[in-house]
Formats: sequence, structure tokens, C-alpha cells
Amino acid sequence: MTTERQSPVIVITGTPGTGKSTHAEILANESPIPLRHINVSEFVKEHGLYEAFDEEWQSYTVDEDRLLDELEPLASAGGIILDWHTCEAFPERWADLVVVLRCDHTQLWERLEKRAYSLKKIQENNEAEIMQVVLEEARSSYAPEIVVELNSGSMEELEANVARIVEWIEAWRKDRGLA
Ligand SMILES: Nc1ncnc2c1ncn2[C@@H]1O[C@H](COP(=O)(O)OP(=O)(O)O)[C@@H](O)[C@H]1O
Repeated sequence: MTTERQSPVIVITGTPGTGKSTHAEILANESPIPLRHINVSEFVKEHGLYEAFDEEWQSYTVDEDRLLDELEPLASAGGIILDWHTCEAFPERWADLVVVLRCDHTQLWERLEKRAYSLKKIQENNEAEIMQVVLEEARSSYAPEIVVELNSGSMEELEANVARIVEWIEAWRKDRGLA
């Protein structure tokens, strides 16, 4: 039950390149309570939670059942930031806040080019951002009041977003008599 946790589970999601890891790292540093940043893609690799490596897309096919089993105790304990480009796999009860990062598609294109992604992968992600695939996914998976869409186009926006999430953490704790 989410109400038993002393510390929240914050999901930061968005198309690759929107700024999830950057936000999560800064948030973990600035949070008033300890939060562990879990980069789910790295977690999958480190724990071997994949079925195969897809050469065409240059990405791992995640074994979702095993991933969820590994994450379950961490989510139950709380105090984590789940950073992943999708969020619909996570059980609804895990999340206290779902942040969906957005970015202008031309800016996203440049960020992904710098990552040396293939043209096909850049196009696919760019289209997903334009079609707001991750936002729709978040909206159909979680209660509307916990889903927040934030722009991640500049450093100013990044700082404002982190400050806003820190405020949310303080309010979450206060509501539960923890602060
Ligand atoms: N709000 C922002 N303003 C400017 N650059 C950003 C912003 N968010 C992310 N970036 C840059 O975009 C790139 C991708 O960010 P990253 O956090 O790795 O994205 P993701 O984890 O969503 O794939 C990095 O070079 C990062 O510095």
C-alpha cells in the first residue's frame, strides 16, 4: 500500500533524450530525503533482466516479469526514482508521482543525434514525442492527479522542474505527518 511508505516512489518518464536521467540525478541530490535513482535500462543490463538483444533497434528486449519481481521490494520500501522511457509496465500502486518530461522535437532530434543513435531510432523516438506516446501511456495507466507533464527544453526549466518536485516531496511528507 502506498500509504504505508515513509518515502515516495517517483516515476520519471518520457521519450529517450527528454532529460529523465539528468532530472533524476539532480533530484536525488536536491531531495530533502534520500532517494535512490534507478535508471531502469541500466538496472536491466546490470541484472541481466533481458530476453535478447535486438540488433535492428540496438536495444534489449526486457524480461518484464523478472524486472518487476526485482523492483517490487524496492518500490514497496519507497524512496526511489524510477527513470525509464515507459511507465505502463509498473503496477499502479507503486507510483506516488509520475512525471512525464516533454521536449520540442527538433531539440530532441539534436540530442539523439549527439548520442549517435541510428537515423531509424531517431525518427522513431521523434515521432513518438510528437504523438505524445509516453504521456498518453502515463495518462491511461495512472490516476490523473498524480501525472504531471513538464517541459524539459532548457536548464531553467530543468531547475524549475526539480524545485517543483522537491516541493511536492515536502507536501507528500507533510500530508502523512512525516515532516
Ligand atoms: N532541460 C534540459 N535542458 C537542456 N539540456 C537538457 C535538458 N534535459 C536534458 N538535456 C540534455 O539532453 C541530453 C539527454 O538527457 P538525458 O537526461 O540523458 O535524457 P534521457 O534520460 O531522457 O534519455 C543530455 O545531453 C542532457 O544534458
